[in-house]
Amino acid sequence: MENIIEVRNLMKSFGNKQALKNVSFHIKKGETIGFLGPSGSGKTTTIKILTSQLHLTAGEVKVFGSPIQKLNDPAYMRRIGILTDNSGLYERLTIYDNLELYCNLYDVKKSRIDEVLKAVNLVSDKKTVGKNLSKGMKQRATLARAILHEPDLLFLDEPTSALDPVNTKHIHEGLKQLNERGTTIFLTTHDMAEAEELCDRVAFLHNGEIRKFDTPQMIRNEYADSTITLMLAGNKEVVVNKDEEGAQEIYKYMKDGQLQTIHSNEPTLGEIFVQLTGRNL
Ligand SMILES: Nc1ncnc2c1ncn2[C@@H]1O[C@H](COP(=O)(O)OP(=O)(O)OP(=O)(O)O)[C@@H](O)[C@H]1O
Repeated sequence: MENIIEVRNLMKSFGNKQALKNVSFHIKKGETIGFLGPSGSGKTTTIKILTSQLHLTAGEVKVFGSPIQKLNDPAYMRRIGILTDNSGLYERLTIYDNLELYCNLYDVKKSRIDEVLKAVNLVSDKKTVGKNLSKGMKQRATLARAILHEPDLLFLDEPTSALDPVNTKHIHEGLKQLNERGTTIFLTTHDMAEAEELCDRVAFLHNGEIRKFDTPQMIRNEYADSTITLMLAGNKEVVVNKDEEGAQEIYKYMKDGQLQTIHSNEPTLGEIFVQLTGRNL
């Protein structure tokens, strides 16, 4: 499968501060990738470099097969969608009018506006002006704008940070559909559950370095311990090893009708992040 993004030995400094240190990764067409890391780890800096909003200090970045330095033109901007917190919505215009403006800019048919409003759950708010929107509504309106022209590649900087659980779920469903229709998605998040739900692969970013980059399942497998917890009748908890002896014990409890629940002791992505970096998300 073709690489949509190729990053080699990327470095970014702000004065003495090294925000990104030797970052390398590839993203394939159709993947949803999550960059996870605590505040200040370099997530937004990565997105800004990939979207031509910041110059890199050293290294090589290619998007759609071309060096990022050559992509600072309208044709590139048409192929990507960006959601960051500097929303770019016109405060005095309604949500609908904001989107209409972008339809004209990107040459998108107006019927698409209602489609994206539905996708972000803002149909009934479309006549509200930008300055009267709540933080969550603003985030959803900006997402609507980012997906209006059905980009090949979508960058989302913490797409659900201001949303309640119902809207988060709605947005997650919308992003999955978009991805199924072929959009490659690069997102940053502090939220491990979001990463698990959406991402094919995740990168753990810490102090400007990638400490891990793999599928959530592979990462969990690597850090899984070798035990299984059984819950028996009378709320009695028993931990057995994943070996012949453990199998015999499980068989015995099942045969006696004592076994109520069974689960393998896999750490969560959040726990692994702490193990790897000593920091919480
Ligand atoms: N314009 C800038 N000037 C100076 N330092 C900057 C600038 N932008 C980012 N930094 C620094 O680079 C580092 C990485 O910042 P970045 O915004 O990429 O982190 P982040 O992981 O996106 O954090 P958050 O989750 O809080 O958004 C931080 O130490 C930050 O202070």
